[in-house]
This record gives sequence, C-alpha cells and structure tokens, in this order.
Amino acid sequence: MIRFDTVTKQYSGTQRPALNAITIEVLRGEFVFLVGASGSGKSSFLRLILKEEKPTKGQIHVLGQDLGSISSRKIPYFRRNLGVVFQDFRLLPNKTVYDNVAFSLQVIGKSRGFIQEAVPDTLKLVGLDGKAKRYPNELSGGEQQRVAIARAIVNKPQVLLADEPTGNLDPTTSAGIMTLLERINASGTTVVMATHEAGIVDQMKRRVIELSAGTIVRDERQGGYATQAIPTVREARPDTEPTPELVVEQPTVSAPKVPIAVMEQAQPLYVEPEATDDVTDAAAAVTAAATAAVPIVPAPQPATPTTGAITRPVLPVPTDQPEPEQLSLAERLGLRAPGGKPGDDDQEVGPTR
Ligand SMILES: Nc1ncnc2c1ncn2[C@@H]1O[C@H](COP(=O)(O)OP(=O)(O)OP(=O)(O)O)[C@@H](O)[C@H]1O
Repeated sequence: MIRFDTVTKQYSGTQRPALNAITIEVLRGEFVFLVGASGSGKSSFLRLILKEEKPTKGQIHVLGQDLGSISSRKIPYFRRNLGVVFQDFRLLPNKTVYDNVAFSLQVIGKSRGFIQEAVPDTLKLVGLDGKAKRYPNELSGGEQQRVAIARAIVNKPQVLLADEPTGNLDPTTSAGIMTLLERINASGTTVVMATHEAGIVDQMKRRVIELSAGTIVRDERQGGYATQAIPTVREARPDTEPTPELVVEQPTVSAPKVPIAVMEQAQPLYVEPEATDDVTDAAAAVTAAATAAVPIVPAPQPATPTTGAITRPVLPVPTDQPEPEQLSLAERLGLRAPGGKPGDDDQEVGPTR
C-alpha cells in the first residue's frame, strides 16, 4: 500500500537529511503511529507520501504506483485516494460546515446529487449532523477537526494521513477524535498518524514507527509511545553553545497530554452506526473489493530497536530544488491540478472504484 525503498530527503540548504535511507512498508488497513522528537522527520514522511515533496534518493510506491512516475498534472488525481488532516484544521472560514465538506467534492466535479447525499452521510458519520449550517468560528476545536476529517473522508479515500490531528485539542476531545479515526480505520481505510501524544499511542496499541533524526529506530506491532534510550539530536544553540555542531541529549519525558484513563473513559462522540449505515456499508464494500484485488503480503519483520549513538551521513545539498508554487487552496489540498479547472478530472490515476 505504502512502500519506501531507501528513501532519503534532504531539503535544499540543510546540513543533514530530514529522512535518511528509510525503508518501510505500510499494509492495507493498518493503523500506524509515527512518533519521534520534533524535527525527527514525521511531517516529511507524510509529505513524501502525498507527493508534496520529492525524495532526494530512493523510491516511493503508494497504492501500487511509483510516485516518481506520476506527472505534476496527474498528482491531484493520485491524491484523491488520500485524505489529509492537519493539526490546525485548515477549514475555509467563510464557508459553512456543509460547504467545507462539499467543496472537496465540487472541485473534483462530483454531481450535485452525489454531493447532496455524500455530505450529510459523512457529517453524520463524524457526529456533526445538525451543525451543517454553522461556520467554523461557531464550532469548538474538536468540532472543527471533525469537519476537517469529514472533508478528508467524504470521497472515501483508501489512505488517511493525519499530522498531529489532536495537537490543538484538550484530552477528552482528543480521545473522541481518536475513536472516530479508529472507526474510519475499522471501515478499511489505512491510517498513518504523526503524533506526540503518549497517552493515545499507549492506549491504542497499534503499530508504532519511531523516527529519530530521520532514521527509523523502532517499528513495533503493538507499540507504546515510550522510547528506548534513544538520544535526541538537536542543533546547538548559538547563544549558549558557540560551536555550531550538533549535540546529543537524552530525551525528556513529559507528562502525556491525553492520559490513558481519559482514553479509556472516552465516549465516542460520533453517532453509533446503525445496521443500515450506508456510508459504513459502502466503505466496507469498497475495501472488500479492493482487498480482494490485491493480495496482502506478509508483514515485514519489526526492526531491531537501535540504541547508542546515531550516525548522520552528510549528503550533498541538491541545487535543483524547484521554487514553491503559488497554489490555490484546492490545489494545495491536492483536489485540483495546478492551473486546472473544476470538472477537469477525466483522467484518473490509480485504482478506481
Ligand atoms: N521545507 C523545509 N526546508 C528545509 N528544512 C526543512 C523543511 N521542512 C522540514 N525541514 C527540516 O527537516 C527536518 C524534519 O522536519 P519535519 O517537519 O519532518 O519533522 P517532524 O518530526 O514532523 O517535526 P515536528 O514534530 O516538530 O512537526 C527538520 O530538521 C526540519 O527543520
């Protein structure tokens, strides 16, 4: 489903790679936590899956496609199979809840009839029916994140990428968001979530991939958040440490924002599915069909946890990085080709459903 083969990402003008020769595979239907200190490479990993960034070296396959062979024009079509949720929600402030979710279907040219069915179904799924006419500033943070999740899943993506989706939420609201993500995963969507929330990771006992300074140092099937004694790499502070070298420090263990007790007591805030829940049924049918077509390969063996010093090979800084493009919101969300128009979507890339 998602495969990295010795992938290195080094940003222009930086001294060391953000990701260093990463090899990893995420299987269909998995729920994976990406953990690691700030700057360890989690967001870079997600951006590479989205093809927002190109690897400096190595190959990435997502949904059976070699990302290196997808042209810029076809990236939006590829991204239709991926939903994305961010820490800061990224809702359109001047659109209602309904219109925020409908927007992601409008820009890919879905019919009015389709949108009128899909949006209410999805709002119900995330526990927001009855709030369709509200504007984002009339919602709580947790409700805004639910709108963002609804927008991400309304087109039934096969993969949901979440970059610290609970980072701006209180513990109880975070726990509710996690029950929602669990349910989305249970309907067949592969979920990859970057997080710093120890309580969530410890409670959910899902696969945990830990990055440290751009290297995978742990890959555990039912892991917790707590790290082995892995040194955390940070830049020397010029004010207190005149030498501009990297220094190694022991990790600091902070109290988890979402304690396990809160996770355990969290009531799902979404509406429980009924026997006739069309969205869940449709998602299950899509997943069953897709899974039947693609044989599941055996799970990779967990990597041996690494301890001790981290080596940081210094790679040449590439000089041919393109300038960031000026993109509209629809283009940034991967919903429309750069310069494309609504409905300009006749050529799909990747599995069609
Ligand atoms: N666009 C960029 N240009 C240059 N360097 C970058 C860029 N984006 C990220 N980096 C660097 O790459 C490294 C990894 O960053 P990344 O954002 O992937 O880490 P992260 O684990 O997601 O961090 P956080 O938990 O703080 O979000 C960091 O050293 C960061 O400074």
